[in-house]
Amino acid sequence: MNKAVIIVAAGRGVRAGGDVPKQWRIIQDRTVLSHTLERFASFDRIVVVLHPDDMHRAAELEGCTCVAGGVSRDASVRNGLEALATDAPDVVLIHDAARPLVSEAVITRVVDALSAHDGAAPAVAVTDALWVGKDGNVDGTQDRTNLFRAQTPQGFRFDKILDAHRNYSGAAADDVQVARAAGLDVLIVEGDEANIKITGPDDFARAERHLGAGMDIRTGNGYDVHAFTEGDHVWLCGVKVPHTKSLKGHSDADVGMHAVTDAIYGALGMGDIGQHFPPSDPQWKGAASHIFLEHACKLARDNGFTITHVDCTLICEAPKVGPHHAAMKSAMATIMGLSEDRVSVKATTSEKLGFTGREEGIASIATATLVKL
Ligand SMILES: Nc1ccn([C@@H]2O[C@H](COP(=O)(O)OP(=O)(O)OP(=O)(O)O)[C@@H](O)[C@H]2O)c(=O)n1
Ligand SMILES: C[C@](O)(CO)[C@H](O)COP(=O)(O)O
Repeated sequence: MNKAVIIVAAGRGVRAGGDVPKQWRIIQDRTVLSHTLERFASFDRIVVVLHPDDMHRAAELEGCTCVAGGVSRDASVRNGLEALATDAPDVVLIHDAARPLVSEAVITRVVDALSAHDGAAPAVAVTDALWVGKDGNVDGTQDRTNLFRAQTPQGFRFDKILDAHRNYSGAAADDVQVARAAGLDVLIVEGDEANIKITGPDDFARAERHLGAGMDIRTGNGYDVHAFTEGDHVWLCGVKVPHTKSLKGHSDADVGMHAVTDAIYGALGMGDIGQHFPPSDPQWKGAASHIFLEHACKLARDNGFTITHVDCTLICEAPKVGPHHAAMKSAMATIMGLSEDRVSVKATTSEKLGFTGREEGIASIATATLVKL
């Protein structure tokens, strides 16, 4: 059986957002489209339908015939079919570029079914209850018997689907709708829950997980020192601790919070406090250190990481940290948006050795653990 595949990639991916349409976004070091094409590597003829603005990228798609798409998905499919018409294959599969996780098993089921049917398409049965909503409330329920969620690739005898598209007018959700309008029989074959269509922003992370990115677990460390100066208190891990001296620094000199902040930047591989908040910049003079820590936490979140744990050790002979330990844990947890059991603050002396032993300053080391699922 002579088979071809049409990959429709001419949409703009408005719902997915981002700087470039979703099929051009990079996941696992390659574009979504490249992952999708890889799934059809065994096909001799591959037509990729691109948006007219993207035709210059055709050179990236080695071995594919590229044609310009239309204003709707069905118009794009039609252009793809016409590109194959002069040397018609026996069957054609039509697949969304936005479904990079389609398995070989699903593709095979569709192809195999075409020896006995005009068309075949994968789907998964609806297993959740279905509601009818009105103004944000449940207004009714919908029987889910015989309801399926349609996927692609949708496969057809080529001459029949070409005719069907040529004679179809109006919008179509998919090619099965076009085929059925022409009276073709379409077999439902078993789909795959993993065969998601990247539609919204969260779908990229889902696709990456399926593509085997696995869990990204990072550990970062931070170290900081501040010298004592005259004063009557020190800031340690977000708590004002009365003392016979203060800590010298451009900001409030919260040495513990600085070490934790640097540990988070370290885990992200994104520099350190000095880089993000240069001491040469007067706006950070006397700044409360929670600004730095909040910035590091936001950077972690923006890059898809969850901070799962931080551990901070303060190294000093005095002041005594013990009485303030609970308040420090609580302050740090609040600033980072973590539960207290994910924050550790502890202290040690250096047995009167070195600069901390001579009470010339306070040192702090910290570790942060970040996870991206
Ligand atoms: N005029 C169009 C519209 C869509 N598609 C393709 O059809 C597939 C499924 O469509 P959808 O997920 O709706 O993609 P977009 O139209 O890009 O998304 P959005 O509606 O969010 O803009 C995608 O691979 C998309 O590139 C296409 O080739 N031509
Ligand atoms: C063709 C399709 O993928 C079947 O599920 C889907 O209908 C296309 O996506 P859209 O979001 O409806 O445009």
